[in-house]
This record gives sequence, structure tokens and C-alpha cells, in this order.
Amino acid sequence: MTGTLILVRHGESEWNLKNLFTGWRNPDLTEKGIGEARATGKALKAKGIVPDLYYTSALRRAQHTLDLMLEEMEILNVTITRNIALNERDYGELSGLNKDDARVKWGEEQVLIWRRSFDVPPPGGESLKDTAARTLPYYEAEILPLLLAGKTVLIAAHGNSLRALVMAIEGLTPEQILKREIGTGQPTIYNIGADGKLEGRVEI
Ligand SMILES: O=C(O)[C@H](O)COP(=O)(O)O
Repeated sequence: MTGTLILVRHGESEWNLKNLFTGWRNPDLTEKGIGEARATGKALKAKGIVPDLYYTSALRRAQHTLDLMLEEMEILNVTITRNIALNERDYGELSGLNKDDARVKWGEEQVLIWRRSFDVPPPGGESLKDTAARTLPYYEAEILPLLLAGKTVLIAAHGNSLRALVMAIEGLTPEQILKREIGTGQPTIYNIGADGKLEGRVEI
């Protein structure tokens, strides 16, 4: 039996637009972000994809993205599971700071290490490794069993919580995953085989 996993990064947020480190802060979507979420919902509907189960983080931008997608897919009355395990990486003391100002203060290289190294956390925050340490056990306990049972599961989450999942599912190295940019509103759709391994991807 093959399960289908749909990963969607939230649409552009107000803080993406302002170029601020966001992490666990809670801005909503911009008009552009709303459009991205609606477009992804429409694309899934056009492809005839109807998820069985819906997951998102505890943050507004991902929840709003999922709500807008459901509206476009004309899917009503479903249970949505929200869990902090799917939250964006915690950016710690960088949260709320402008990314360009941070480069001026700490240097380009240090900021790149905080943003795109695997295991160096920003001050008071989480590395990608730390993020994976909460996201993956949740995926394995709650979501993988559904995929193994042949279900279609939609997760609306964040750049770095989704990176942690993509890394595990595609079997990528830390170097490979850190080069992978997941665009706002962008869906990634996997077919997951009975052994939990990636069988293929669906392009929309
Ligand atoms: O939390 C944030 O600031 C962004 O959504 C993701 O940040 P990144 O591009 O530095 O990974």
C-alpha cells in the first residue's frame, strides 16, 4: 500500500516580507502569502488530491495557509491537528531582528552558519539538528503509521521543520539539505511505500 505525503510551507508571512528572523514568533500571512496558499489549494484540487488527514504547527502563518487551502479545495468539516513539533526552528535571540542588520552586527559568515549549518544553533535557539530532534519523532509516531496504512496526509508547516522531514524522507546529508530552499507556499508530494521509504514524487 502506498501513502501520500503532501508537505506545504506556509505562504509569505509579514515577517518574511520585512526580512525578519521569525522562528516561533507569530506573524500572519501577507496578501501575497494568502495568494500562494490559495494557489496551492487550487493546484491540489485540480490534481484530484483529497487528503485524509491534516496537520499543522502551533503558529498562525501555517494554520492560516492550511485554512486557505481547505477553502480552495472545498473541503469542510475536517479535523486539523496542530502540534508544536511542526513549528519553525526557534531562532532564539535572533527572533524579530532584521536579517541584513544581523549580518552587519555579526558578519555574513556567522549569520550564514546560524541559518544554514546543521548543528550550530543561533544564541538561545535551535539548530536544524535540534529541530529534527522534535519533528522526526512526531512524524514517526503520528504520521508515518497513517502513510503505511495508505492514507494521504497534508502537513502545512515551515521552512526548517519541513527541511527536517525532507532530509529524513529523501535520505539527504546535512550538506545536501542545507542547500535545499523550500519556497513559500511550495508543495512537495511524496509517495511513501509500505516500508516507509520514498517510492516517488508527484509533481503539480
Ligand atoms: O523563521 C524564519 O525567519 C524563516 O521563516 C526561516 O528562516 P531561514 O530562511 O533563515 O531558514
